[in-house]
Amino acid sequence: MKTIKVHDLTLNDQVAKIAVPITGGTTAEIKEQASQINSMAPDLVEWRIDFLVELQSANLAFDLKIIRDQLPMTPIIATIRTSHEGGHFDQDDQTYLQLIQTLVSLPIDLIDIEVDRPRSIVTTAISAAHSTGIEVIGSYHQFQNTPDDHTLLAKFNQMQQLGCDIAKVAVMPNDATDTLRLMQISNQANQTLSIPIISMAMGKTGMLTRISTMLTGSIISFASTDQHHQSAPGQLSFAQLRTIMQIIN
Ligand SMILES: O=C1C[C@@](O)(C(=O)O)C[C@@H](O)[C@@H]1O
Repeated sequence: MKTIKVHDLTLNDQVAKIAVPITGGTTAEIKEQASQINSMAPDLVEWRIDFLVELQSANLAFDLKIIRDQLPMTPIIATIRTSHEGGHFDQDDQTYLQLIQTLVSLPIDLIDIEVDRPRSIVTTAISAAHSTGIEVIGSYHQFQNTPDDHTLLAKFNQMQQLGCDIAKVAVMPNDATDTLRLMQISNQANQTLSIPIISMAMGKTGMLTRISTMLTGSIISFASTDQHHQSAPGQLSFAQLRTIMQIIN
């Protein structure tokens, strides 16, 4: 069994843990969502920094403290999703790197780093995270389609070669075959890589991949607080996913 420990939480490829994104655009919204998530008690939270409406002037340390106050024991993943990969951040590579460097100096547990940026940016970001003891989730999002099998497998491998601690691939399926391919390649990547993986096919056609983690080996499945706060298409709500996971596991 492949495992990775983040503080008291053990992630493994047998039973996926559930992460709930915080998508608040303002400090007040973050506080409200964090308090709502506190009552749900998910395994992890993901703070989607790119949802902040005034990211330039945001006080990240202050906002993070608000999350920590509500969720003192819950591991926090920090994510800056760029517009190219389906998020809202559309600034340059240097600004991306500076933000990552700021985030890894704060009390987060894991950081999402998009590997399709220039290599020097990616490797500097990974080193910065590791120098402060933060685990890196290498991340690749394709919102238009599902690349061919070879490309998908190469993405997983690239993340391992870069020194990421977890390799994550998210795609948009155009049909059932794409979803099944993503599952098959995820399973293969999980068998062949030494690091754990996370994968999902987004949208309705891919929804099953959020549940079939014991087949794919994906160690985390993302679920929204409710249908109005999805951080990607096709997410189930936390209550729905937890119920299904409890039944099938
Ligand atoms: O990478 C992921 C997965 C995700 O895109 C999803 O499809 O659930 C949601 C994002 O918030 C997260 O960063």
